Amino acid sequence: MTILEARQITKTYAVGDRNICVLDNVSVAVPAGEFLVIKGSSGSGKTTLLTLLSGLDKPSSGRILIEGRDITDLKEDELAPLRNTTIGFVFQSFHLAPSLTAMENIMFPAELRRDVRAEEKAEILLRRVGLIERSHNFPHQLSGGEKQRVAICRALINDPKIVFADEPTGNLDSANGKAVLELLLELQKERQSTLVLVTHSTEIAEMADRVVLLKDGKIVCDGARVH
Ligand SMILES: Nc1ncnc2c1ncn2[C@@H]1O[C@H](COP(=O)(O)OP(=O)(O)OP(=O)(O)O)[C@@H](O)[C@H]1O
Repeated sequence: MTILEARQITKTYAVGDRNICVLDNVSVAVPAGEFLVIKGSSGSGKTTLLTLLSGLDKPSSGRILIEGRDITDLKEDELAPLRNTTIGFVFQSFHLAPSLTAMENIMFPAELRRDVRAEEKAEILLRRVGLIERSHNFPHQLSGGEKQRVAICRALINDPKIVFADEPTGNLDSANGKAVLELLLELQKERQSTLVLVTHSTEIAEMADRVVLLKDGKIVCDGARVH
């Protein structure tokens, strides 16, 4: 089953009196449960594609479908529940709220939907990623790897079907990066979710089920990997 689809999407930006095309007629269909890597050099359009696939921004033309539902024209208030439940996000720079503890950061998306089990779920996740002892620490009291593990818990608390990750190991050293990636993949398998991850890294791409290679806003290769 296809859980996520981009149909012939284009993204152009007006810069001065010129239009710059950063994604040019891109189509991609992601089956449920896949680990898809979007790879390409700097400026090739990876983050733009992730942003459009996840409904954070709108394409200039083309359609985006999540679970068969066309989300292209949905308004902010219609997209908000989708973002908070069907989708989880992990960013390169963690995006944790500095004034909230690890536990509070993780609980936040569950509290938004008034989940009475928010605290219990956050605790289970903190234990799962080995950070229960850090529950009451603020982000500035955590290492980069710990912050990213907290951010992963926050992304997962509402049990999203699709997790989008933009260079999730980009701010970590190689040992921490590897541990964070392994954790993301283990959790993806446990929860049978779909993972769409942006990276420049060939090493990470080699772990994916499929790699979409972007160059100058176009898909130049879309292929399953043989593990
Ligand atoms: N708001 C914007 N206005 C104008 N141009 C933009 C805007 N956002 C992105 N771009 C341009 O679109 C192109 C693709 O950017 P994008 O961030 O998607 O690339 P990327 O492959 O993720 O790069 P990196 O690996 O460096 O993060 C770049 O040339 C960038 O300068």
